[in-house]
Amino acid sequence: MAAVMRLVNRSTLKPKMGHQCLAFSCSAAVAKAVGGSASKNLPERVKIVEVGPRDGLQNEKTIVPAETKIHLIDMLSDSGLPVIEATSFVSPKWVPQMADQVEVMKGISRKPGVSYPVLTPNLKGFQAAVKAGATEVAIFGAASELFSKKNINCSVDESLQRFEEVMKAAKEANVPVRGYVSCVLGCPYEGKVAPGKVAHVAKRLYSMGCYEISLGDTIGVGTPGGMTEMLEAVSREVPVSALAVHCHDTYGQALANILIALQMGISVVDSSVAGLGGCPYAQGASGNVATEDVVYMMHGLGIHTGVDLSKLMDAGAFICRSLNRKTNSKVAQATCKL
Ligand SMILES: CC(C)(COP(=O)([O-])OP(=O)([O-])OC[C@H]1O[C@@H](n2cnc3c(N)ncnc32)[C@H](O)[C@@H]1OP(=O)([O-])[O-])[C@@H](O)C(=O)NCCC(=O)NCCSC(=O)C[C@@](C)(O)CC(=O)[O-]
Repeated sequence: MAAVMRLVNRSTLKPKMGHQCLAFSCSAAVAKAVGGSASKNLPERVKIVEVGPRDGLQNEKTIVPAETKIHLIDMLSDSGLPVIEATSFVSPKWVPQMADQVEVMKGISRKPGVSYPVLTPNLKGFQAAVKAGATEVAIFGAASELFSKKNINCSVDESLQRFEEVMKAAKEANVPVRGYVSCVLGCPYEGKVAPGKVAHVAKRLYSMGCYEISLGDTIGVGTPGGMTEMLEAVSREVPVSALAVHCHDTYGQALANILIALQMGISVVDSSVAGLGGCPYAQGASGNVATEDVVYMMHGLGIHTGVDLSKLMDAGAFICRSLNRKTNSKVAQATCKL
């Protein structure tokens, strides 16, 4: 009750404190206010995969300096996040914002126990990533033909052949590979995507050796019913313990969809600090679900994440100031009026 009163009375803190200090105080109050009892059907611990430095920034039109990206990644690792997707080794003609990938990989302060995967669409990207010091990579396919063509300039089948080459090289180099499937709940070009197609691509990625398959609602159109149906289909082909969800929040459904995933036994959730993000080749895609909001919900459910919400919110405030934009995180908006 005392914690709730502190939250209710947070406005009394305002006159005394500067922006940074207020961010710390508000989030500390929130962290105490959310405690609740976890349902027996939910995991005790959830791994959050922070995709902000890659998915969050890749669609920014103005080039963000490498030093800003490096500082953001270091702040995120300091908040206790276990996985931070750092950049991508894609063509600079396709995604100019990621052209500084080598500088970013060389500049970050790697924290023991934290992994910093990078996207690699093909062998060329994989080789460049390993040369730059990447120790984990992700390949990214789609359940939709048209999206695959727009995003990586090949059909779904061709992409899977390319990924086989990456997997072979990764196995030789002992580099773990994560696999993405995009458009699992809808495609900007094809509309509804059949759950069976998602299951097919997820199974192929898993069979070729991806240790985890992240299911992307790329344009954030999914609702809990569709999420349930899709996860039922995929979990018939891939063990739930190897699945992750990657929800964009275009229609405000992301947290509800994530809760469904947790109830179905999934314990890996992708998110982006301050809710930044969107794929440049997915028309209408908006931000990923905000990491702050995911952490708030998990902690409220009594689920352990290892993330310090105060420090995470400082990272969100930093990147929003750097980009001169408002946060998309409801938690940050509610507590700090960023
Ligand atoms: C896949 C390609 C490269 C094919 O692009 P392409 O044009 O078909 O490639 P290409 O093999 O014909 O080569 C063309 C040029 O690109 C170069 N090239 C070729 N590969 C690389 C590479 N790895 N790194 C750097 N350069 C590369 C290559 O050397 C050549 O250079 P040139 O001779 O013209 O000077 C291109 O389509 C591409 O880079 N696409 C990336 C698009 C992207 O990054 N999208 C966003 C990530 S996906 C996403 O956000 C969804 C996700 C993961 O978050 C989940 C979800 O939300 O659903």
